Amino acid sequence: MTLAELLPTYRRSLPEKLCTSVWPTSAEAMPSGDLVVSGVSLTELADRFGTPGYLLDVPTVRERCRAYRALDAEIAYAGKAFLCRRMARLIAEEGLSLDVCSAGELATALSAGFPAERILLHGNAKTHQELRAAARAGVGRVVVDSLAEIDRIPGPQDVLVRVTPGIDGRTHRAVATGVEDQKFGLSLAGGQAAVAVARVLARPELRLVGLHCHLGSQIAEVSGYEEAVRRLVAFLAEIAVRHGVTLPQLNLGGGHAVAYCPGDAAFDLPGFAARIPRVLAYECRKHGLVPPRLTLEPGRAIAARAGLTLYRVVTVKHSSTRTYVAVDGGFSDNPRPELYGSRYTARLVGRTSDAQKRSMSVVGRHCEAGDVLIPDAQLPSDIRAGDLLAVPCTGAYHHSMASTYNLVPRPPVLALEDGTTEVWIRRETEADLLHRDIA
Ligand SMILES: Cc1ncc(COP(=O)(O)O)c(C=O)c1O
Ligand SMILES: N[C@@H](CCCC[NH3+])C(=O)O
Repeated sequence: MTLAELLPTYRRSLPEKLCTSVWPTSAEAMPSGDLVVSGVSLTELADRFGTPGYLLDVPTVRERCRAYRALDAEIAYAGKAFLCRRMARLIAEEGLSLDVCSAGELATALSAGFPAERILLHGNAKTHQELRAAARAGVGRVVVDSLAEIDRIPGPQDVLVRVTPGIDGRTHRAVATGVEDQKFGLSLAGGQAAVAVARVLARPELRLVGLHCHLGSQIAEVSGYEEAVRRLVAFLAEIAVRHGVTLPQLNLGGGHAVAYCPGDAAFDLPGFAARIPRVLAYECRKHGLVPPRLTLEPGRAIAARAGLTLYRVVTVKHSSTRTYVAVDGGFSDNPRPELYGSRYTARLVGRTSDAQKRSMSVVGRHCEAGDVLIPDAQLPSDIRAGDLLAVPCTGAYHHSMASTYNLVPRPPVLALEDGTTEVWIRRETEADLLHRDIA
């Protein structure tokens, strides 16, 4: 055999790196068809822990934290993307601050020993209990989201005012929060933001430290953030003139998009890092202000690509028009396709197949015809019950949005690092489900 003839066989005997825009950085496809993440075989992991399971590649989380920490800004991880005590500790270790939006997220962070002064409390409907819990804990900042809330925040407290800048981040309507006519923030154009600033300043126990805005989630373009800087710096200048105070912080929220499928547009972080400080410096110079310290609140961009979901195929059904590959999870572990029409890919794990790839629908196990995880997955035509499927990019807004619909218990979160697996959240059991149900 010539070298040229041997080369394809040789290549097939080597591990293949997977597309790092959607898979964890360390993910490798082995010649056997197994998938290895952080040195852990997913076939073995499925045998040991069962399916479905959420897997989290810890080195990818660290890598994403460090990419953000390299920016000249405070980085506050948005816990709503995925939070548990181990995640909170990892975020603390990586030197990030934390955005929490409920008493539950706050309690989780505090019980992990997350420093309270590095926590920001968000929420458009913070309850008295939540505000009191934040005050008791000594939370660093509360982000004011309504006029009524201002009188209810126990002092002393540092606060930011959340401004609705009237900017369309061009994302799904359900997660667009920079535009007018949605429930978050206080409108800049409508004057409510200015009223909020005056009210906060009128309460001496509150210290106004800055402005906040969050354009929405899964935003791919940097231009909306540039416009937000322009509008918010102009507002900072107005506040300086009207009230004689210079606010030291400008929080631009999160929302940075990730790719769910190869080829999807993701947020241009290097572009953001190059352009935003320049715009900020220019606008501040124009208005005669000292540039405030930036805070960013990425959630998805830290956790999404580190995660993947491992399912087992339960049945394969051929209709006259489609093949339905039904797995042992679905809507309850991933409602995003149904909520936002989100697209995913899937990969066969644990065996190789020379069968031709065909388009088929990967569906869940729930009693909803809309429980379709992937309407058009490209999978080998010999796919069968018992096969394992891995769906990448499920580290953010999957476990945190999981439900027990149909009383299907929630999957565990298994963290992978250096060839070892740690259970960060154990599998929910039927006993757990019955525990809350008073007979
Ligand atoms: C106030 C605030 N900050 C940060 C985030 C995090 O968003 P993402 O996960 O898209 O970065 C959200 C959620 O959209 C949010 O509401
Ligand atoms: N749940 C949304 C993101 C919401 C962001 C929260 N403010 C998603 O899965 O894309």
